[in-house]
Amino acid sequence: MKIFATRVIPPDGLELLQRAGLTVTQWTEKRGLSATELITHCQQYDALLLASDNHIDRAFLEQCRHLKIIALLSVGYDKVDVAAANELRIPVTNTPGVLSAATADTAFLLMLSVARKAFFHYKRILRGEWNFSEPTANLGIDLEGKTLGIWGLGNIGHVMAKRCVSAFGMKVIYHNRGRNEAAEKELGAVRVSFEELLAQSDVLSVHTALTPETTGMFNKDVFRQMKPSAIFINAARGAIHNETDLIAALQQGIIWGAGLDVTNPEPMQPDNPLLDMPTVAVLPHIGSATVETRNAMSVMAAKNILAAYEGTPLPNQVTSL
Ligand SMILES: NC(=O)C1=CN([C@@H]2O[C@H](COP(=O)(O)OP(=O)(O)OC[C@H]3O[C@@H](n4cnc5c(N)ncnc54)[C@H](O)[C@@H]3O)[C@@H](O)[C@H]2O)C=CC1
Ligand SMILES: O=C(O)C(=O)CO
Repeated sequence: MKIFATRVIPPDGLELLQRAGLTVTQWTEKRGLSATELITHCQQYDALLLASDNHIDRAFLEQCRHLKIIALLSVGYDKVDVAAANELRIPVTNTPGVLSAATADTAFLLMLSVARKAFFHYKRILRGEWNFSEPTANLGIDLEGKTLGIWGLGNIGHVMAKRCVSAFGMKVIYHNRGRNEAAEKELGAVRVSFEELLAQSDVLSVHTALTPETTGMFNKDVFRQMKPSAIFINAARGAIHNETDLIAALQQGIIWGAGLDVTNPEPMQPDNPLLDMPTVAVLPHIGSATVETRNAMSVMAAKNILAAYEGTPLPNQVTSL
């Protein structure tokens, strides 16, 4: 089996594939592949290991219907037309669970950075402005005992809630498609309506998948239902928030702060007004970017490819949104 990887793959997963005698060709150029280039490459391979943000749409799938597997190096699979892949019988797999802690840590990092205006203060040092301090200037806010609202209490949301309870004794409320009884029992999390989540959260952290239902959900009408003191965190997908509305909500004091690991669009341009706001922290989609986690993700993707090679059931096949 010949595998094409759209990026350089973390060593653990790569070794697993190579030890099994499979050939892996990695795209090593410091630029992404265009849609046409991806099709041209995939036509020469049996399996695709997708570690880039290329869209796997119907046009791609129809021209690459020979693929034995499309193994994603991500848990999110919003960039794949899963219905078309099912129809064309091309299996798609993802990497759930192994990246939950690292991604929740990123959301936690953003929350604390916004609360203490950390990115803003760092930029003050860079600008040579660390010369005079006032007891009332540029203050942050405490998180101790505040209410954390989680929208999408699945794997990552659960770890984020756990971190916030143990670090700050935060009260957890959540809105999810179904109940999360484990989190209710372990953390005293309380399931509320979406409207209650907006009205009661001091920090509102988004952890749903990007679906037609969640796309653009955080818009001006929704921000208006949040507390003026609230912090909005998005470490899920940028398209879940409307960035123009978010900028306006922050400029007008409708909400207090925002922490983003994902932006809309990506990459964020350096002149984006969010980057100059004291109560905003932005990271370039590094949720799962630790050595350990990326290796674990690569092993999971490799095991899915090996299963496709051996004709055994795929451990992490996705079939619907
Ligand atoms: N920033 C980053 O680098 C990363 C971002 N992600 C994003 O985080 C997302 C979540 O990942 P996991 O926690 O592993 O997934 P998960 O499937 O365990 O959790 C998602 C939760 O959202 C809920 N949900 C979905 N649609 C909903 C809706 N309309 N209303 C309320 N609840 C809804 C689901 O019921 C589920 O409990 C991924 O889909 C991905 O897009 C994941 C990893 C890294
Ligand atoms: O896994 C995902 O969905 C990511 O966004 C990157 O790890």
